[in-house]
Amino acid sequence: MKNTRIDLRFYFITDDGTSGSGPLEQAKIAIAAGATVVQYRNKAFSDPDFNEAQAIAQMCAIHGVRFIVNDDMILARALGADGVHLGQQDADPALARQILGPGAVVGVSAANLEELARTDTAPCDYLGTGPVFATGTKADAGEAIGLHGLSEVVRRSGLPVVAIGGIFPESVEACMESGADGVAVISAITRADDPAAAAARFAAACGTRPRVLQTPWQDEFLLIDQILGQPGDGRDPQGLLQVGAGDDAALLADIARPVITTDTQHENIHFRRFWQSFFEIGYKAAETAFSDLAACYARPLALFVNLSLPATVSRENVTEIYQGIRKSLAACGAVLGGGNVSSGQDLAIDMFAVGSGHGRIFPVRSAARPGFGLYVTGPLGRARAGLECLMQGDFAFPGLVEAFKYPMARFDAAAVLADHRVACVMDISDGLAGDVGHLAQASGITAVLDLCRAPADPEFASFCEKYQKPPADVMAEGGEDYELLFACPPEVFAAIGRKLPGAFCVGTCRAYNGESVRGLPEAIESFGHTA
Ligand SMILES: Cc1ncc(COP(=O)(O)OP(=O)(O)O)c(N)n1
Ligand SMILES: Cc1nc(C(=O)O)sc1CCOP(=O)(O)O
Ligand SMILES: [Mg+2]
Repeated sequence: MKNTRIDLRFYFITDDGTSGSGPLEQAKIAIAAGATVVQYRNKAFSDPDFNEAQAIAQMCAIHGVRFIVNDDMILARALGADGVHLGQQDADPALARQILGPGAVVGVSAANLEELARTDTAPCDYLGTGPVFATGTKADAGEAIGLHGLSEVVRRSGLPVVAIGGIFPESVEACMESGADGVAVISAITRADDPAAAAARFAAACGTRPRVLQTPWQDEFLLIDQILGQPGDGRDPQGLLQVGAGDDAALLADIARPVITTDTQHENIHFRRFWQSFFEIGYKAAETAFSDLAACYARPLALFVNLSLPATVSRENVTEIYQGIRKSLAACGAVLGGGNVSSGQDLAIDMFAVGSGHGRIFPVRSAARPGFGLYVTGPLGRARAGLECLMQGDFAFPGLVEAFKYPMARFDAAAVLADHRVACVMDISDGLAGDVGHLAQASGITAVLDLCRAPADPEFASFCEKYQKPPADVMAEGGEDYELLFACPPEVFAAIGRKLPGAFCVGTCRAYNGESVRGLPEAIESFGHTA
């Protein structure tokens, strides 16, 4: 079944040749004004444009506007577009119909009766005919066919026709009177002094109505209220949230020794959508915040989440982020206490985690003493290696990628350390090389690293061999393992090691000798998040 009833009246096409606003902004203006169709036309499309094209698709979907991709039916399919527009030089409409299916919109260009005669219009839903008037937007457009040429094609085609080329609001009426079902426009909007005003004039001429623009997540507040969890709904077994989501602030039950930590995760600094799903992004963000609580021996109780959402993030994406957060919450028994959503340039997740401190001990970085050993609770470098695999598109080391995507706050290890009264602990988020420096400086000691005693890890070892990286370098430099670094007397570690088989010694603490850290592999830089 073909789409016989597409509202073609106000057919906006994005402009890839203007120094003005980009295609997403252009599409928003057209949608707000009352466009019935948006065509994504980008002659220089490359991978980085995908997110923006997807955002246009989402904006169209939210507002009930048809979204058509020019030229490329594979991109149309990948974007979940309503259809594709094909010219005489583009793919066969029958193939597009086969690939996109019976419900898709397939448009085809035919400038005149000759082109119409050699076009297989059977699989098509509409014709684009032009240039009706002279246009400077398409360099290879033919001679203007005028209103007479337009009406000839209309009479012969049997399909709905969109007039295109050099159309201004003033020419809409004449095009419609010549039999067009709609007008397609680029520059009269995108290159106008006031594009929104120009788009409004088109809408008036085409008889369409303006819209109040929604962001993809606008109705997300309702969703967030639902997933935050209300008292008594079974997701707050400890009854922490006396007043939870839905009010201006949360009222928490009394917390013994409250411990608070905050953390922020920014797109393209801490995560990339190209490498991680929204679920994985949400999960890891929450674990990152909880890792700080683990390092303080605090029992996790609640997480508050603020999301900054660009237009390229949809409602479904937000749901996935929260599903990931929920996985982390379930793992440690904490509840989602509340949060906020606002629009922003980039996707960012701000977290505020609340825990209850250990009854007797609050570990700090400043408690290492000369003679203590330096230890970690588990393997180092695996997350960094996993990140490298993602960057290289290397699927040979799934365990390492897993380590990068699914770190676990080490509450289990923290409980053992607390039992043994270890007073000097921190989590390793930025890499051992950097983090041990913080610990050494806070304690006024020199940390002497020795990474030769790390337990064997076959997957990590074969990664290092493949990429010709010294394992000690990756271990020292690599961040985001979220293991705990701690300092204690060696005899204390002897008892701890039996309960934490993955823990091992990474160095010793000496009296300060002018350097905070010694024994670092050469040319190591901490894996920082500020670049
Ligand atoms: C609605 C509509 N009509 C015609 C065209 C032109 O398509 P084509 O001839 O393939 O030229 P390009 O736009 O690909 O340069 C169109 N895009 N949309
Ligand atoms: C993309 C396109 N196709 C045409 C055709 O004649 O098939 S004319 C054209 C450019 C339309 O841009 P403007 O509204 O700025 O004139
Ligand atoms: Mg084309």
